[in-house]
Amino acid sequence: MTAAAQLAALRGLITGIDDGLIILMGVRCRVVAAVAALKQREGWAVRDPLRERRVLRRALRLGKACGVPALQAGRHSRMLMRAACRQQRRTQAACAVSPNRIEKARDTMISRLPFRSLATDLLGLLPPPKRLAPVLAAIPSHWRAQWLERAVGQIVGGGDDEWAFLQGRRIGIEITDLNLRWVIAYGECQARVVDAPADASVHATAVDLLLLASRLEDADTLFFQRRLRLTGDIELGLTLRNRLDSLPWESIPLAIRILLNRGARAARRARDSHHKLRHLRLCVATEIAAKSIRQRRADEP
Ligand SMILES: C=C(O[C@@H]1C=C(C(=O)O)C=C[C@H]1O)C(=O)O
Repeated sequence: MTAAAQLAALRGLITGIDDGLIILMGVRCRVVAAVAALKQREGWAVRDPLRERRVLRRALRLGKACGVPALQAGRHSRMLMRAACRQQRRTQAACAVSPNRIEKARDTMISRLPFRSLATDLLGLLPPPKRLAPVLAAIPSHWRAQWLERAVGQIVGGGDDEWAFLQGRRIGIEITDLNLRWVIAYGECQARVVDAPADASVHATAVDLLLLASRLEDADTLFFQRRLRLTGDIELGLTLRNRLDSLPWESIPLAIRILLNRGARAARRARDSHHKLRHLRLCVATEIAAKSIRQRRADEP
């Protein structure tokens, strides 16, 4: 790998980490909004010096353990707390301006306080798979190919007669939202990732492929909903699908089954929350636009 490619790969990682930090700041803001609503209802003060000292001490301790200089960890923690106090004061000020509307919003917020639903909503704040593409691209392609070859090897096993239809054929897999594609050639009881055109290919998003692999969604449903596409030699693709369908789920190691199942459920919840949040943002934007139009009309002589 050239120095320029190494720099690009490392920068890809930094971008992913920076995204993660901003996402976590957004999550903190949402939790602070819930704290603000609670304090407002109970008439408690915005600032709590004892809690602030504890938060700071914890940040310094964690920073020390992770190699973050005390000055940097302290500054970061104080900056977050200052922002949280400002945010809470803004909420209080807004309540003073329009108590009825804010009261409603506050009650909605408090009614959403049970943290089970908050945890699900927070999944929606995770970046969608396509935003992870640059991070994945930073993983050397031969490692990815090795993992895939090993995974396919586990499924096909010793390559008994039931897999004979794959001999000398090439199957393509494309994860559309991650911009990843491989062609796997099967021969002499071995799967290899090759640089050649595929005889048949499957195309789907990362979440749908995960749902399919964990059997939380079946191939027919995904085909009919056009979430799974088959191109090239359709007969080969369908034979492969039927063969995979008939594999006993119990033949997959328990740890992998659990991992697949948990991962697919979390990914599906994240995607649903994502759609919900996007819809919510759209509603809020529409409401703001409508309000500003009404205001402008009212201001016109
Ligand atoms: C968020 C709160 O309000 C303030 C902000 C804090 C923070 O950002 O961690 C801590 C204490 C309070 O001064 C809280 O009381 O928990």
